[in-house]
Amino acid sequence: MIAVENVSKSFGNTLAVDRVSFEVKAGETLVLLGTSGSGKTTMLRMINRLLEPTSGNISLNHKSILAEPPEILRRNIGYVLQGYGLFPHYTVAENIAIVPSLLNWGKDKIYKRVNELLQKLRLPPEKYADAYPHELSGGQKQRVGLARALAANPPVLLMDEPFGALDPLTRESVRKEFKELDELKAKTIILVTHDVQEAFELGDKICLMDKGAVVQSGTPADLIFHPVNEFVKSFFSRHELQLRLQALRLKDIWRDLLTVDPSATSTFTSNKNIWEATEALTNKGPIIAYDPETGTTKKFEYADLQIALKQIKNNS
Ligand SMILES: Nc1ncnc2c1ncn2[C@@H]1O[C@H](COP(=O)(O)OP(=O)(O)OP(=O)(O)O)[C@@H](O)[C@H]1O
Repeated sequence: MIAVENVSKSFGNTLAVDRVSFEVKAGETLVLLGTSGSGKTTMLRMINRLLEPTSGNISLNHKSILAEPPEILRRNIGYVLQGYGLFPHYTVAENIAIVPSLLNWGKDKIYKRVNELLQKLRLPPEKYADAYPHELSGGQKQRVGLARALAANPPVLLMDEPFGALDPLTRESVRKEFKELDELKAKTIILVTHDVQEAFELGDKICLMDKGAVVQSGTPADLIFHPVNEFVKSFFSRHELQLRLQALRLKDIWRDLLTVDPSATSTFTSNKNIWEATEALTNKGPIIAYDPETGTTKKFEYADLQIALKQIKNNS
């Protein structure tokens, strides 16, 4: 668990971070969202002590991050830098092996781990292990950056605009892969982005920042359905309908869906949001979904979109 309490950071006369507080529970993803210059990167860099706060406290699992030297702290915190940050003269395998080497892992263990990660990230080792960063596409470099951060299996991951350097199409597909990646499912993640869509797709919680301070934090649904002020409202207004469909899950309209034979195979769970369900519906036809809590299986089709829209109207 990460707790940030009343943290501020000044650079000379610039107050970059202004009394920020938030908590991220183990296994959760928190997104720091905001316009350029709102203090997101500065906040993130204080968590692994690349910067020291001017005031306030940060703790990891109830222990102040000042309790041990930064090098020890960083063993538990993977960091994915803005714009990949790969070493150009290191091969892909060498880039991924940096932290395990620092930790004095044996050669065999490093080799095994690097290969395992390359495979998981769809970069066949025989083709990519010995390649250099300049030989890779943006999406591939992004995956190597992620593999490097994951190499020593840290429980916490900090990600600074991890998809920022990718074109919109690659960005969307890499983001989808990212969401499905097993290695990330149990991690506690803080992700910085200025992309509203990304925040809604990836965040369990979102902290919306402006001028160094948190304007509102909560679940995507809290922010979209209960904005605390005009700033929050206008920040999301351009994407309103899509965000609202993303903030609503199949289980929120579960009662109104048609029950089907539980023997029907389903790859969808009731946790999927309505936007994803509608996307799948468009590509593959009616969706069969399963709710682990009640053990029921239901069907989602176009007509049910009306139920979702009605629910959204009721929530507003
Ligand atoms: N090392 C530094 N020295 C002086 N000012 C800094 C420094 N780092 C950041 N700042 C200032 O602090 C403020 C917050 O910057 P920060 O990079 O944290 O914002 P951000 O929300 O991450 O923006 P972006 O999305 O553009 O990266 C800005 O006004 C920036 O100019």
